[in-house]
Amino acid sequence: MVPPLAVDIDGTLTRPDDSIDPRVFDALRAWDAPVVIATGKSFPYPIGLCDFVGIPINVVAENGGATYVGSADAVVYDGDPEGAEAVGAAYIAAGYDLGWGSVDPTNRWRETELAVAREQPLDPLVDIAADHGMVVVDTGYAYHVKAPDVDKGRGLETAAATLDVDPGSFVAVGDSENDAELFERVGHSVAVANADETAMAAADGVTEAAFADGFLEALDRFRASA
Ligand SMILES: O=C(O)COP(=O)(O)O
Ligand SMILES: [Mg+2]
Repeated sequence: MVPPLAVDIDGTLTRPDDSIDPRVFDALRAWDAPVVIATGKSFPYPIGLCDFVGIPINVVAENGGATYVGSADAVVYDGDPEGAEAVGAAYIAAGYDLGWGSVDPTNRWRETELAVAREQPLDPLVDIAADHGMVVVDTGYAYHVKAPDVDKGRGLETAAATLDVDPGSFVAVGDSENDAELFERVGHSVAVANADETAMAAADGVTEAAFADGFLEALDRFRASA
């Protein structure tokens, strides 16, 4: 029996050009245990992924701020939407921009935190976030302004409780500092070779291969030790 799997999206299921590696679709679909997609992205992305892959919708979105296990038909919120909104407003009032254009598909459906493009100045964002009791996490794909105690590890606990599975029985694969708490919460964690220092330090192991190649390598390892 393979273990339940928690997996990040960006940097883990993707190729270096940010596209999803199509081989992961069948690999996720074939995984013979619960799969939880744990991501910094807002709901439409992981829910769309589960839907199109054809697996049950088990999603930790917004770095743990919003969790949805489809079979339970309930969303659990664990973020600070007012704090995120206040930080965004103050950042813009100080003359900065979130960096996503006027439609802003990155934050449009985001409910509990705020994402800022990495081309935007980080220092004022960190200062403004601290003024509001919030922290900034750099995923390598965006700066996320979130409540300090909300993370993918807590999100996984929520999802696992709903699935009636011990979070410690999960294995996890990820690539960046927003995966560190997830790595600490599961039984065995693997960082892909392109992972940042924080993720590498928190992980139990690191793959030889990078990006989606690393994810597929991690699945082979989990299968071999199952
Ligand atoms: O949205 C991001 O910034 C990163 O997303 P991820 O957690 O799936 O890597
Ligand atoms: Mg990632």
